[in-house]
Amino acid sequence: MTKKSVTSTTNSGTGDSLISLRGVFKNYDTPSGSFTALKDINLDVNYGEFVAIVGKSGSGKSTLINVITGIDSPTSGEVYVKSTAVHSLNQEQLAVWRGKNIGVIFQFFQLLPTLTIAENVMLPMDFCKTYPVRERRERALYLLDKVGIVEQADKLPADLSGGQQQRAAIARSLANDPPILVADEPTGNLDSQTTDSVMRFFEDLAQEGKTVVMVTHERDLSQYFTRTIMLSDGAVVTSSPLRDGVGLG
Ligand SMILES: Nc1ncnc2c1ncn2[C@@H]1O[C@H](COP(=O)(O)OP(=O)(O)OP(=O)(O)O)[C@@H](O)[C@H]1O
Repeated sequence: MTKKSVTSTTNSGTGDSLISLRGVFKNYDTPSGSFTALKDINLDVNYGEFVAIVGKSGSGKSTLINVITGIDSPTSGEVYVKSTAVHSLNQEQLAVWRGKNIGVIFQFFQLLPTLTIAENVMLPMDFCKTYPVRERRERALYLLDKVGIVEQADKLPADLSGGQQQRAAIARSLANDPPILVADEPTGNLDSQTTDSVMRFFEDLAQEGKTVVMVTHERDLSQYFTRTIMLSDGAVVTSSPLRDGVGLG
C-alpha cells in the first residue's frame, strides 16, 4: 500500500483522517492547583504516517498519546479515531475499542513474565476474541516470524534479550491487526543496532499502511519519520513533514 498525505488540520474530526484531535485540553489537579498538560491541541494523522512526538521532558508527549489511545480522557475537546468519538466511550467500551484499533508498545516491553512469548502475543486476541481460538497460536507464530523471533515462541520473556522482548511486544501490538501503533520511547532501552532494526520494522509497517505514532527523545532517528510533531508546554509548536511530501497538508 502506498503512503497517503495528511489531511488539512481544519476538518470536522469526522473527515478522512485516521486520528483527529479538536480543541483538546488536559488538566490535572495537583496540590498547588489545576495544571494544564495539553493546551488546545488540533491535529490530524492519516493512514501510513510514521509520526514522531518530540519535546522536552514534561512537555506533554505521554499525555498526548494517552489521550489518543483513550488511556487518559481529555478535560475538554474531541478525539476521533476513524469515525469513533473516543472521548465519549466508557471504560469498558474503551478497553475493547483500544484492543482492536490500537497496538501499544512501551519502553520496558511490559510482557507478562509468567506467560511464554507466544502466549503474550495471543493475549490481545483472547481479550477481544478477534480470531477463533484454534487460529490464535498460529497467528501468534506468524507474527513472531514476521518480527524475526519465531524460534523464541515457547520461551519466557526473561530468557530473551531486550531487543527480542521489544520485537515480541511489537508482535503483540499487531495481534488484532490494528490500523494504529502507538509507542512510548520504544527504543529507549535498546542499543543502536537493535534500535535501527526496530525503526526499520516500524517504517515497513507504515509503508504497508499502518499508522505509527511514537514518542522519542532520540534526535538521530529523524530520518525514519514522515512527520515530527513538537510539543512545548503542552502545545503543538511545529508539525513538520519530513520527506517525500508525506505529511504535507
Ligand atoms: N497524573 C498527573 N498528575 C499531575 N500532573 C501530571 C500527571 N501526569 C502528567 N502530569 C504533568 O503533566 C506534564 C506533562 O507530562 P507528560 O508525562 O505528558 O510529559 P512528557 O513530555 O511525556 O515527559 P517525559 O519526556 O519526561 O516523559 C508534566 O508537567 C507532568 O508533571
